[in-house]
Amino acid sequence: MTRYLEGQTAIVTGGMRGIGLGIARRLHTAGAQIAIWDLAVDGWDSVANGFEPVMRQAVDVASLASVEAAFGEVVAQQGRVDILVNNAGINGPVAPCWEYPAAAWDQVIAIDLTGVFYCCRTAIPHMRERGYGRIVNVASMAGKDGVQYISGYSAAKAGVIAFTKAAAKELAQDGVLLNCIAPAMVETGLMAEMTPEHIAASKAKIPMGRFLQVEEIANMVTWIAGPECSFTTGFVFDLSGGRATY
Ligand SMILES: NC(=O)C1=CN([C@@H]2O[C@H](COP(=O)(O)OP(=O)(O)OC[C@H]3O[C@@H](n4cnc5c(N)ncnc54)[C@H](O)[C@@H]3O)[C@@H](O)[C@H]2O)C=CC1
Ligand SMILES: CC(C)c1ccc(C(=O)O)c(O)c1O
Repeated sequence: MTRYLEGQTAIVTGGMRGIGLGIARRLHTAGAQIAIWDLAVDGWDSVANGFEPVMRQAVDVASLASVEAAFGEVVAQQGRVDILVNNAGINGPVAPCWEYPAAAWDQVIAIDLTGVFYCCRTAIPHMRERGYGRIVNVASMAGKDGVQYISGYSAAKAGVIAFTKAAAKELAQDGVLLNCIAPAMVETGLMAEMTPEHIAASKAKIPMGRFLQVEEIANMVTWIAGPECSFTTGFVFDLSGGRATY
């Protein structure tokens, strides 16, 4: 898979840290030019992060205007967008649904679900025009199973899965493939927001008995985001250590 994505341009949302950074680094190793989108993009350390993106843009994926402006800048500079990885996301509160703050619910849906829609809505016309595109949406096992006390997050990720399936059917004859991934829990900044009990319960559900590594996600995404993924669209790729059985 070396230089598998040579000459391509990829946008990775939420790419400043965690899973997004790992995906961006791996896509770059495969030859892609990377545009990092995140809320704040200062303090990039190309030595620590292992590469230099061609663009770093302050973008709020929950704002359609912000997404459209940033996408226009990428097309203006790079002339093309081949890959969009919708990774930006937040957990929201850990609380029973009857105590879940309504404003937090709205924020989780706005970033984790509507943000994916905004980025896809913006990128798809460009990809259709070129007759090529690969979109990878980062969902979660929580979107398949429903995880207690993170109902807003679970609902948003289930929405990402359903949106991906619907949009993939609409685009199936246009050369634009949309898939999503459903990782189980990974050791990143998001996990640090969970309670120790929640983390232990999540690990106990994984037959392999360990947490997923960012590199394992990045390797899978790199294949899905490239031309060798040619007859799979609207699919949910699990990264669950044996937990997912459907
Ligand atoms: N960490 C985990 O165990 C799992 C994470 N995921 C998903 O993977 C994705 C990445 O998660 P992590 O790397 O763990 O999180 P993280 O918190 O380490 O990184 C998320 C990144 O998204 C950015 N972001 C947040 N809101 C944004 C917005 N409105 N616009 C643009 N950027 C924004 C943050 O600034 C941050 O750089 C998320 O969608 C998350 O739901 C899925 C399954 C498991
Ligand atoms: C870190 C996020 C909120 C999270 C937490 C727990 C699970 C799980 O138990 O499956 C997830 O899939 C997550 O994405």
